[in-house]
Amino acid sequence: MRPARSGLPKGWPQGLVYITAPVYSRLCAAEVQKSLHTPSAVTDVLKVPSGPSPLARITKIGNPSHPANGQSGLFAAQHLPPDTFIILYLGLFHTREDADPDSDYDLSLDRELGVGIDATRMGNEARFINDYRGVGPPGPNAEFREVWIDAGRGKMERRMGVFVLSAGKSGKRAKGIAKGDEILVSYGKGFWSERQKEQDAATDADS
Ligand SMILES: C[S@@+](CC[C@H](N)C(=O)[O-])C[C@H]1O[C@@H](n2cnc3c(N)ncnc32)[C@H](O)[C@@H]1O
Repeated sequence: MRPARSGLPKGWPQGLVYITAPVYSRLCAAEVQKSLHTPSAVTDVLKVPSGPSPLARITKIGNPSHPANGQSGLFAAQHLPPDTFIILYLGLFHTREDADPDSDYDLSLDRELGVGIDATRMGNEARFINDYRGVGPPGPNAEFREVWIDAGRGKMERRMGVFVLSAGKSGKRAKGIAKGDEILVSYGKGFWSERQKEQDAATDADS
């Protein structure tokens, strides 16, 4: 897929900031940033092209049986073999202190440091990746993996990347993700139990 001429990916909503590198919150101090730039033992360093990804496209979901009908999702723009790096998850890098507890786009990068990546107001195509539950396939076809990237001038930076799942020992996922299929991860049970608690609290408040 060719990116839109504006430099934004096709389907990017107006009013949302598209970023190609992390933005650090005021509380995400230099000390925290330093630990995100200092690898202890690095095996692989990814060189990631900046700008809209040719591998995936944002698509509006118009399917009443999809649990995120009316919202958007991220779909494969070409066949993606197992373990393919798809895209980085970008957003506002923040700490525990300035986390937004109501965010639906917050991904943890480092639990010990308390650093998360919130793509509510700014991010890239990865913010549109839905959870597999209720969509149809029996499980996810992609996952988040921590990566180190080559940030240029000899600098390495720690990020979160989205990868196609491995083929598996029995090879049951050897096909990877077919062109046109939705890229689906698991947000984890914690995300959905938190959501359930919020809904229960709202119902209790209404009654
Ligand atoms: C990170 S966003 C995913 C992109 C979102 N669909 C959009 O268009 O902005 C997470 C939100 O998507 C929706 N979502 C994602 N996967 C879902 C699923 N399996 N079932 C129901 N809602 C889902 C929920 O509203 C969730 O809070």
